[in-house]
Amino acid sequence: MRQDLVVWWVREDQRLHDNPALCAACEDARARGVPLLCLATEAPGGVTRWGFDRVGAHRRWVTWRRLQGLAAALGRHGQGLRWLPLPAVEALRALQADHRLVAIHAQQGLAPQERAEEDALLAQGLPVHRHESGGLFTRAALPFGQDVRTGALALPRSFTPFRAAMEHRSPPPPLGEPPHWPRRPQGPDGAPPPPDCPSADPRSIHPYTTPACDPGEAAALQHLERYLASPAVAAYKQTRNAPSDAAASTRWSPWLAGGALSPRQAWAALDAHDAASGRSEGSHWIRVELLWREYFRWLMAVEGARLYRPTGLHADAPPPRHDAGGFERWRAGRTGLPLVDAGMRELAATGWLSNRLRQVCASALLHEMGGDWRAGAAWFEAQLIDYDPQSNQGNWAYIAGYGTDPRGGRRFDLAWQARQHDPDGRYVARWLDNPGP
Ligand SMILES: Cc1cc2nc3c(=O)[nH]c(=O)nc-3n(C[C@H](O)[C@H](O)[C@H](O)COP(=O)(O)OP(=O)(O)OC[C@H]3O[C@@H](n4cnc5c(N)ncnc54)[C@H](O)[C@@H]3O)c2cc1C
Repeated sequence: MRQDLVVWWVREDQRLHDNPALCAACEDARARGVPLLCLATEAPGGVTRWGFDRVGAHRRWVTWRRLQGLAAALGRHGQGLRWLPLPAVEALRALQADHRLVAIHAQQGLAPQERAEEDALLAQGLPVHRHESGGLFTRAALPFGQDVRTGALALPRSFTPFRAAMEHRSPPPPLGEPPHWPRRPQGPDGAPPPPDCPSADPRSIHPYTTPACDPGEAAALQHLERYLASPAVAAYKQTRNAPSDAAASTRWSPWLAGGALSPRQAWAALDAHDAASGRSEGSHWIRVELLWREYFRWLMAVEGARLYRPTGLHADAPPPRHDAGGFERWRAGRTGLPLVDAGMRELAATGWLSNRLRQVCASALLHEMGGDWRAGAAWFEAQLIDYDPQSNQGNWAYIAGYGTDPRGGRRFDLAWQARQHDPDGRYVARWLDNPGP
């Protein structure tokens, strides 16, 4: 039956709390007296130009599981989650052929692919309403003004002035769940078929098949609370680079990247922590890291497709070279460089890597193995359970010297890194001597 519908188009923000697009969709549907359709669509897949699947097994399973959790949470409010196994633009067009979509509320995309989807729908006359979400600050709250020539946001070209301008500002408090839920439309939901579940690796420090590390919103909120009640916060600055300790850093990224947790929720929880226990060096540095995430979001918003060019933001720089054999050895964890091989094997086995090992492995691909930074970024994109286009592309470009590093890129001294971060060789032994499951 043809129905008038308001749609919440599920994109990165896969949660009920602090979700401006979902709140607006609920309010809109209620005001118009029409049902709310919550719609998930198939994520882009396929094979990369470097010859491997764009989405690897860890990410595929985590994404599926998060959607299951979202469907269950919506069900508790009498809502459903309809899944259309099509790319977003086709799915919404197909829906429009059967129904009258009076409004489509969605999180505003930042990366070129998401922006292209929105533009295509708008060009076809679909009523897309974009909501700024998933970051700490809105565009209007940034103190940077406009580039006089292009009219774009005049974002600082490096992180330090961005941080100086933003670190004493407070983001708005997070929203709660929508206060009123409209009725749901008639018709079945459909659910994505479960992908193969990768075998659990007992060495993983973020075992995402266990309840504690489940990718959904409920586990995200429990982890946030548990982490902030632990002594790990105070020690964060000293421990954050340790490669093999589950409490060394927050491990918020799988939930932040998947949208099960918003950075405003994390920031507000840090504020509450500091109000109760006093501001610590640890909580200060966690906020600085959240500002790095924020910086890369705005960088993507301003630079878009330029961040994907061979020379990134430096049009006149020499293009990267690419040694395909070196890249394959790097990808397989067979470079002969113990710390790098350990990191690459941890990544392939678990979908996770600490920040320091990401830096070390990225530097090794660029400087020891002669690989193109975009191939490395694509491999991380396929593997990481916390894959986030802004943070991944921004960090890779930074290390390669094609982004916003004022020093023009980083080359890590591997022997020094091993002495500093794995002095007893435990991390290397864990991944190189023990074959795993
Ligand atoms: C080559 C490379 C690729 C990366 N790809 C991603 C990615 O796809 N997704 C992703 O979320 N992070 C990425 N990072 C950033 C960083 O490594 C992870 O965010 C961090 O390791 C996640 O662990 P944590 O949650 O315990 O972080 P913590 O150290 O506890 O930091 C708290 C939060 O701050 C943010 N953060 C921390 N460091 C960075 C950083 N350098 N850049 C941006 N945000 C940061 C994250 O949201 C993180 O959850 C990448 C870093 C490098 C060097």
